[in-house]
Amino acid sequence: MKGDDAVGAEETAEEDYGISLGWDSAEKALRGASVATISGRLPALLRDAFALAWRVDRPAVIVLLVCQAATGTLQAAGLLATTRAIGVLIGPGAITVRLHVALPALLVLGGAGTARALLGVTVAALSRRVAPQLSAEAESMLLTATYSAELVAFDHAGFGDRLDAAERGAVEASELVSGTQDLIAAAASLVAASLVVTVLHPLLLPLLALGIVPRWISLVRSLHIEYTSYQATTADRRMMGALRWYLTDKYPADQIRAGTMVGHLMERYLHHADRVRASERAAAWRSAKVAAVGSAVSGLTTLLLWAGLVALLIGHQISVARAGAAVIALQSVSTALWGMVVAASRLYRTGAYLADWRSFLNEVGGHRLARGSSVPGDTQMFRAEGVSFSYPGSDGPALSDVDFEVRRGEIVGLVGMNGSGKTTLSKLLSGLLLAADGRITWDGVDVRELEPEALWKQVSYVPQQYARFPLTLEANITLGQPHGGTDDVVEAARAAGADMVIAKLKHGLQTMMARVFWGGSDLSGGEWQRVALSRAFYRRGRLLVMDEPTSALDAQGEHTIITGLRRQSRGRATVLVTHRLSCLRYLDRVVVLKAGQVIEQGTLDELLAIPDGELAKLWALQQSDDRDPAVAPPGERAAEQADCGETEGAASLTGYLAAHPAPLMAADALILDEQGRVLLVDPVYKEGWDLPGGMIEDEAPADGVLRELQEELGIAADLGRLLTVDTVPKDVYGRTLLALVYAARPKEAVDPAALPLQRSEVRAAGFFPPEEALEMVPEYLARRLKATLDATRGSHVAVLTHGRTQPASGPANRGRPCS
Ligand SMILES: Nc1ncnc2c1ncn2[C@@H]1O[C@H](COP(=O)(O)OP(=O)(O)OP(=O)(O)O)[C@@H](O)[C@H]1O
Repeated sequence: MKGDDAVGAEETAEEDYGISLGWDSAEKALRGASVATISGRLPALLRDAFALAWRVDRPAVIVLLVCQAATGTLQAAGLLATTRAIGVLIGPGAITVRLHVALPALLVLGGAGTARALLGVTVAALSRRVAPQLSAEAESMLLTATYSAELVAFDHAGFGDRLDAAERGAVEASELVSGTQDLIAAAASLVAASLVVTVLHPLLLPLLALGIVPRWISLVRSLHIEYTSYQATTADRRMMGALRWYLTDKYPADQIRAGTMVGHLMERYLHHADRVRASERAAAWRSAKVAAVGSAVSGLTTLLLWAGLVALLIGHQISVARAGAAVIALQSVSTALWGMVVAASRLYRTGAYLADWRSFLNEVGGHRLARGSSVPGDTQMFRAEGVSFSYPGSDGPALSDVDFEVRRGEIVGLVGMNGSGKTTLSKLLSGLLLAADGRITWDGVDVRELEPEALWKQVSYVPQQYARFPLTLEANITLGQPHGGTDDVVEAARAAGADMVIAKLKHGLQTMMARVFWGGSDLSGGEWQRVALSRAFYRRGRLLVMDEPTSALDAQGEHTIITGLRRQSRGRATVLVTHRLSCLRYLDRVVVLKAGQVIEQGTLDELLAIPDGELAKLWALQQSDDRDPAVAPPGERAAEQADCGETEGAASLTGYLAAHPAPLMAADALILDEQGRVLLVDPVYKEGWDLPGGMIEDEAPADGVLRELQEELGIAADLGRLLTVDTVPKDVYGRTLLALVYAARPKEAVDPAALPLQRSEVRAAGFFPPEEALEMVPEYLARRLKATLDATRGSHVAVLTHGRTQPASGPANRGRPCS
């Protein structure tokens, strides 16, 4: 076939992209189709068809087989009766006598015909019953096999292509019934008619077969041409399918329009469509030529058959009556034989697609989850021990000899450049991937020995690409596994900042989350990310893995997540993969990956103190537009701290904040004493707020702060003069001023340089007389601040501006700014 238009198209399509777009094995099998291969494969195919049908509808299969056997027998009886009746009717004697003699045969003929018709109706009804069941069963076996496979199966090259081919095989499975029925029916007719013909004269059958063979060959050739053409344009059709998706799906629709890409994509689509059409036209022409040759040869061999029959008559080898009966029997044989050829070819084609289905099941079978059956307990420690992992077909390892651990109650950050292995390590730790070398253990037990469902029940996983299930919003959060009541769902959504999503949807939690369905809704990227986070918070797995969980969130959303992290992590081991290094302040430990290896780990301060350390470099890079002492590399930072004259008091505050970041995260205001010690942290978000020593149930945050200041820090200063600020509206986050109030002492007693400028968010700081400070802070804070200042009669107030906001009014840079 080389040199055909079709094959030419195939080569060009592959060349277009410089990659193999893949052929499925059905197409390969069809390409090699010949009379011999078709015949050779038939028994196995019939066996497959029978096994599948037996699985789905045993009674129907039994009745079908009985019907087929009865149909064949009736056909043989009918044919024998026909020859007998014809022999008698065209023989010598009076017509009444002949009719009388032929009557029994005629009655058998009529009875057999009627019974066959009735059986035909039964067979058709049963076939219609079994056929869809076959496809449904094949489809269900495919789904079961796919979700029972290890995750890594999806990373094998061409997995998607083979899945497509297998799905087509599953659809084609319904054809098995009609194909097999046709084949069995034709075979039964053939046997019956052949018996009759052989009885009439043994020479007639080989003569007839001679006439059929050329037609069979031409049919198989035509199929072969059709398949080859189909196969040759596989790459084109696959690319057309992909382009069709891009041109019609919602997700790329905006990019295609904004990028004015429609013209280019349509041009590509038409280019491939033209090639498919050209290939089909060429195949149709060649097929017609083959069919014409086949028919011509068959015509000649039919002539031969008639010549043979005449020769038998002339040679008195056969009587005229028998010759007449033979003509009818030969017609039956011919029809049956041709029916068999067509049915066998069709069945072969179906079988080829089905082979894709079977080979996919086998392939997935090779990756079937085959792990242990131990059920993990209340796991405390999740560990990677010398773990290496390579994705199938990739050139190098994604992880090499990695040691890592995270225990319950701990929040560990995973950082590193793109492709350094963070996601891979989180998937290994969650038991989604299995290590090639080394092992992942949960409380010392290798995850391979743990029962996968039980293991994943302990995992709350927020991947980078979160699924948008076409289910209700509630099911999208509960993942279809509700526990507790709706309040738990709402609580999880609130913790993830998704409560506003529920509120804005017309049907709230019951809203169908898919625009494609009538009445469904869709969300923005960030809103979907909030939903994905709600899932993890609702699930309350022992291991909480969040892979870039705030990448799509606004500042408010990110604040909610990060401030709520400690609370969400309570009782869990938490791994946070992030490129937002500012988040690392709120974690217990940081692990830095580079090219699949752990190169640094420790607390943030420890890692930032490593001269030329990877994290220090990333930190400096990320903060290069934010040159305050807090974000400068370690050396620079030290110099700036010295420049700012860090005092004992500030150092103690710095230490406190580093050790206990949670209160500060939730704070909009701090009150310090003259040594820079924390007197009050004002909580902003009560529900997402935590204390380093833990909150006591039902304890008001402000009370918790007072208790903790006394218990943890031993501060027993005049707590009665502390400033307290109620929960503020969440939207103030972006413009909030962080006020540090030196409320109790005159200005001379404190040094502005002692301010604890540990936070990158702090942009400017200074000491101001109370009246100026009051102008600078938001109104909600000013009221409280005034009351405190009145009570304390402090002479100056230290004000730090937060985030990207400079003080809106007032002498922002008076005093000694440290940024
Ligand atoms: N499905 C895959 N098949 C082949 N290689 C992969 C696959 N997924 C990841 N890799 C490779 O494995 C390495 C680690 O990838 P991984 O996704 O773990 O990195 P990452 O640190 O999470 O990156 P990012 O910051 O971009 O999310 C990379 O070299 C990547 O190209």
